[in-house]
Amino acid sequence: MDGLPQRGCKTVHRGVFRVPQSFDYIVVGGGSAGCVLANRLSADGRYQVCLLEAGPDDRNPLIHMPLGVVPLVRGWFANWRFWSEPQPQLGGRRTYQPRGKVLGGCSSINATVCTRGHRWDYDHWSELGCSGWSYDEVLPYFRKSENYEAPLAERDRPFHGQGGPLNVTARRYTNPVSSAMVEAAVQAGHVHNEDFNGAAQAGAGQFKVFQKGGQRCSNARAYLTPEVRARRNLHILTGAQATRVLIENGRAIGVKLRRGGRDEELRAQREVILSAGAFQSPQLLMLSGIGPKAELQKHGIAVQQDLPGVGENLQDHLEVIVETQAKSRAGISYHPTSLLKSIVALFQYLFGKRGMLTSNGPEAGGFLKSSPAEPIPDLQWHFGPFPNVTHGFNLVPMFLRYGYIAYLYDLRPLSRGRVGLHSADPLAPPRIDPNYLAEPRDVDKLVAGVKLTREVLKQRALDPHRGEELSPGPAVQSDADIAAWVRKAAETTYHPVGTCKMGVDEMAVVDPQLRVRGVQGLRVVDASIMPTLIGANTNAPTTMIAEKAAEMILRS
Ligand SMILES: Cc1cc2nc3c(=O)[nH]c(=O)nc-3n(C[C@H](O)[C@H](O)[C@H](O)COP(=O)(O)OP(=O)(O)OC[C@H]3O[C@@H](n4cnc5c(N)ncnc54)[C@H](O)[C@@H]3O)c2cc1C
Repeated sequence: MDGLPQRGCKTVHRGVFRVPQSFDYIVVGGGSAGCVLANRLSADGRYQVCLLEAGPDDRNPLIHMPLGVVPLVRGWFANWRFWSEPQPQLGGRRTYQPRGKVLGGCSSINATVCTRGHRWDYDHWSELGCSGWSYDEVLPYFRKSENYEAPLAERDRPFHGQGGPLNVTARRYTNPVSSAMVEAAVQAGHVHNEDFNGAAQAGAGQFKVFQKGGQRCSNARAYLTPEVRARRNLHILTGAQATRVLIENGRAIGVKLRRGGRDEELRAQREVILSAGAFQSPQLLMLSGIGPKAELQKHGIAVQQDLPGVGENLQDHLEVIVETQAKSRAGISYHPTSLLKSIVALFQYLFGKRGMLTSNGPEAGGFLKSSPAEPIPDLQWHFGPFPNVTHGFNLVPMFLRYGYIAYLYDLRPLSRGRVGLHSADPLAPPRIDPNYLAEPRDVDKLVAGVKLTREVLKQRALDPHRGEELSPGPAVQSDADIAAWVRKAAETTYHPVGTCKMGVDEMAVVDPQLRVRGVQGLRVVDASIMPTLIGANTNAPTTMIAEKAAEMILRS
């Protein structure tokens, strides 16, 4: 192997550099989890660690500018741009499934909202048999990952960390429409919440974000600092797509990969760790002969380990967007009347990392109950001070008008989908079938949520901004009509999990130490191991999982 110099790998910093063929640990996927592992496993210098990332280094300036999220989601670059199978309960629509293809993975293209979920979510994992994963047991890892910069109330202090790699802060910029939406939620009877990750989750407020100095703080920025990248025992290969885990006598011994159009093999003396995300970790397991026997045989893949749970148990947050036209010009828009504001914003960002371009998009939001009988919040809002741009695919509304949107999603849907293979070709996309809204109760939650959202949007705090409701629109009022609209309009909130679930039952893919069942020297560490979807955004929980896993790996 000649270790051709690649943009973003250590060769850039070190001149001529040959990639060793053998490491202690090979981490596949330099996303949210993979960046944490690369840092922690290489920290004390004892082990040779290789991080493989299919995408490029995170050099594009749009990645670092928080409002760059709009083009990033649409995915002109740094994005796998997957599509789901047609969804029967969504009128046969295929849904767009963006995933980061760049160092930092989805943390380099996400909306930087930092929420963790409810205590109940982790206690529930523990009740399912995942010992070591109760809230009290995972809290230290949330804290370890975090450098919390925002002011803290005394009661929230025990929940936060200072000095960790991942910067969590209040934004430098908040649009007045986002503030008005929070005020409207309070007028509708929701409590104001300054810290969704503190003592209480319920209520509405401004999100804290993964940002530092007005720029995105992705997991790559946080965990792969220049000092970390310079470690002699850490080898970061970008543009390197793993195509198979090499298995010998029931043990993972390395990885086959495609880099620069060529196939290579790398050996792992201790472990191979898959951190390729909720769609591609199960795909890679199946390509390696680990998965449901029938699925493997269908594609002519030799079975190494029959594990029926691989790819199953796919869960995702499905959102609908209640959109209102704004009569004020306070929101974020590309309308000609906002030209001057946009030019000022560009200068503010370029010369001070301040202003509108440091907005993360969904600036505010909250957690609410679909009915007072619910013991904990079961719905989440994101509030955005701009028109609906449908994953960035339809920017026209941004040029035509001002508007504001309330995204709403069910935190713990009952529907379960699956990830499978289209073919045995490792470069083909995985077959993604989220099976959204298969459970009628999931539709009911969204219908209840739309009604609660409308209650908020009619409050007086929004009087200066409120124009016509554009979607679902004033004609959609009955539960049946709202349900029909939900099926027409719902889209992913980008939180797929569960496809390599941790557990102790026959459908578990990994045990509570995240070791793949029946194969030695192989773990999965990423969002795919969540047995159930947590009630919040998924980046902080994935980071926590990787922090905890790193400790387990180093102790084993
Ligand atoms: C558009 C968008 C917005 C989001 N907004 C938020 C938000 O605001 N807040 C929040 O908390 N969460 C958000 N999320 C979700 C959150 O970012 C993800 O849940 C989290 O990043 C998942 O981390 P991961 O490590 O499991 O996977 P990823 O971060 O996806 O990492 C997987 C990595 O593996 C690489 N890879 C895949 N296959 C291979 C292979 N065969 N060989 C080598 N490399 C491979 C990928 O390129 C990728 O870099 C958002 C996600 C998206 C897509």
